[in-house]
Amino acid sequence: MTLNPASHPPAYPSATPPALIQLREVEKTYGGRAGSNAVTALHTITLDVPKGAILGVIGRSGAGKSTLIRLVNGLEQPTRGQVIVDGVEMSALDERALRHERRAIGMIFQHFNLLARRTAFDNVALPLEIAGASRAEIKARVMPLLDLVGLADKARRYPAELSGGQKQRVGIARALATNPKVLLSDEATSALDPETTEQILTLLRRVNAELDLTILLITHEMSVIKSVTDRVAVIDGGRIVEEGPTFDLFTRPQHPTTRSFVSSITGNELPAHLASRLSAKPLAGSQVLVRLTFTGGDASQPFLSVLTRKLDIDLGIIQGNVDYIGGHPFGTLVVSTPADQNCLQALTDASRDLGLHVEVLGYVA
Ligand SMILES: Nc1ncnc2c1ncn2[C@@H]1O[C@H](COP(=O)(O)OP(=O)(O)OP(=O)(O)O)[C@@H](O)[C@H]1O
Repeated sequence: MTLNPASHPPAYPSATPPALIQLREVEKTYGGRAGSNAVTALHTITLDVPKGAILGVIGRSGAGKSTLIRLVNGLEQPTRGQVIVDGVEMSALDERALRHERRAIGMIFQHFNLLARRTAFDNVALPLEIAGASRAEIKARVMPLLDLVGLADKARRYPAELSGGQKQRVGIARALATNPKVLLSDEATSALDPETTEQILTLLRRVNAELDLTILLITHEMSVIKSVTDRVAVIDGGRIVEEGPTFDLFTRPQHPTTRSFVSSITGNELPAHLASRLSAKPLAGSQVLVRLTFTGGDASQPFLSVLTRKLDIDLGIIQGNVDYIGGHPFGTLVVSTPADQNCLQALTDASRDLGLHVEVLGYVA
């Protein structure tokens, strides 16, 4: 039995090695026949998931996340465009070829989707049975997988006897059974408490590194994106509005939806009583609010005292936060200072000299 079937030739030749998952101008429209209204869930999505990366797609309810992930494993067909996994155009396969290709794609789910009447061992064995593995092959494969996910002592337990985190570990072992190249994660930690979520995300990082597994995960939680992903795509109304390295998106969000996701976790949003008083133009005697963002090595600098000493100005601290993304410090500080144009320019120049990102938020009387 081949657990890791050889791929078909690439759909088209390419000078640079292609990403492991490629979506090319993919559109998905549901319905529209027999009098039902058509719903376009995805509009012209183009996305690359590099080999070995963990890419997260984040979006609100109804943004199109599930549709996107279901297109990658061929559970849905695109209305237009191409979905290519490891050089194979999933959207062009018939049912039989699709079943074969799906062995190279593991998937984990929010509610684990384990079979209640099967033990942990037999749940992990299921994809191998379907692939036609012998009993000996199954035994040789399943126990090391249960060991990998930390459940070697729970092989004979039924799902009802396992905690949520343990069930998801079984789900991960099952997803890895056919030695896939790709792991798809559909809100896999949404039903778990924060501590268990962290443990499962750590396990995903480990399998990503040890098995060189490419992971595409969808989530509505920015904390998941922050903990585990290398890259992130933000989806809104069926469109990818921003995509890039996770650290960049956190530190320099461009699109309003990305900003809103980032502020939901970094506490970047101004308190409501202050935000409602913010004016775009200076008023007599007003203060200007400035957000200073520091990243990487800059975070350890005593930049606030450097600025006040250098400029001889008073800075009030309105809000501050330091966070870590992929082990790199990322901090924001909102300060107030008199709304004098020279003073503001001096603060901006000196902050930039210190490697800080400067954003004028507005003026308060
Ligand atoms: N089978 C279907 N038939 C018709 N419309 C659908 C179908 N599946 C999804 N949709 C619609 O497509 C849009 C995107 O749905 P999708 O489930 O992909 O979003 P989502 O981001 O995963 O949302 P959630 O986080 O709530 O699961 C929604 O407007 C939804 O109502």
